[in-house]
Amino acid sequence: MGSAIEIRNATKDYGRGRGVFDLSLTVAPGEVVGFLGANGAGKSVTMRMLMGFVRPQSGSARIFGRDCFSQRAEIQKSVGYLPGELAFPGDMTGCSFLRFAASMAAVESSGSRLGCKRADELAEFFELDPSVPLRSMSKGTRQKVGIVAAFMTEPRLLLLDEPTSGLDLLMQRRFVELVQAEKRRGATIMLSSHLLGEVEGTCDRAVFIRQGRLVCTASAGELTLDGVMGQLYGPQALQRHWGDGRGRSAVGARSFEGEEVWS
Ligand SMILES: Nc1ncnc2c1ncn2[C@@H]1O[C@H](COP(=O)(O)OP(=O)(O)OP(=O)(O)O)[C@@H](O)[C@H]1O
Repeated sequence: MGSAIEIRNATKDYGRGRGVFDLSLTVAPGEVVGFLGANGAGKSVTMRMLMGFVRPQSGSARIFGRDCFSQRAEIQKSVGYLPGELAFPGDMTGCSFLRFAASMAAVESSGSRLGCKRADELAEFFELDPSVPLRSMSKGTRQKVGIVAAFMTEPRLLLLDEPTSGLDLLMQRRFVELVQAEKRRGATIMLSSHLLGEVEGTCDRAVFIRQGRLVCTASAGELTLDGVMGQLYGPQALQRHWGDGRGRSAVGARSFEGEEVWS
């Protein structure tokens, strides 16, 4: 069987070293891959490229053999996407948004409250009350709406950009359980994250991106905090951060008792 995701030598250069450069990545069907990088490293640009929102200036991105840009209508309809920044339309409630999303995806809606049975189940699983206007929801509640929308069609592939952003600890745990269940179903998942526990709990492997370039891939079971820090920031940046000895950084902190602390 072919690859679920195949990015070949893709570049999107926004100038001044920003963007993604000569990026190549293959994800097999059924794999769950964590995408790790420091702020601004290029995770969202890569995901937006895969969704066909960003056109690579050179190279290509394919999902199940389809070109992500020229066949973006099919890609956007079939892939479960959770963007890093959720922007919901107008004055909709969570219910009306989810029903709208379900109708766009043309899923079976009979007997469901939120457009399909799976959306109803997911809302219950995340203890989501979607009946209120989206703009009056808390950040975490809006994030739950985004998660339900991404997963409710049971897609073959999910692209999740910092999926637990704003979720409390219990809901982060539920999210891990959901990804594990989706993996058992056979879904392919790529998720970006700053949370090591989330990656360890859900992913087969982690791929690291630094300043727009892929630097390495590692089995999720092998991740150590020091190893991850090294891949995220590179040896020079770590040296600048830690200074001469481990234990102090440029920005210290004081405990409530006034002692200088760093951990
Ligand atoms: N439309 C754009 N125009 C100009 N620069 C952009 C654009 N989109 C992204 N960038 C730049 O590309 C770089 C990568 O951004 P990206 O959003 O992919 O980072 P990220 O790895 O998702 O970071 P974070 O963890 O902070 O969300 C950043 O320097 C960003 O400012």
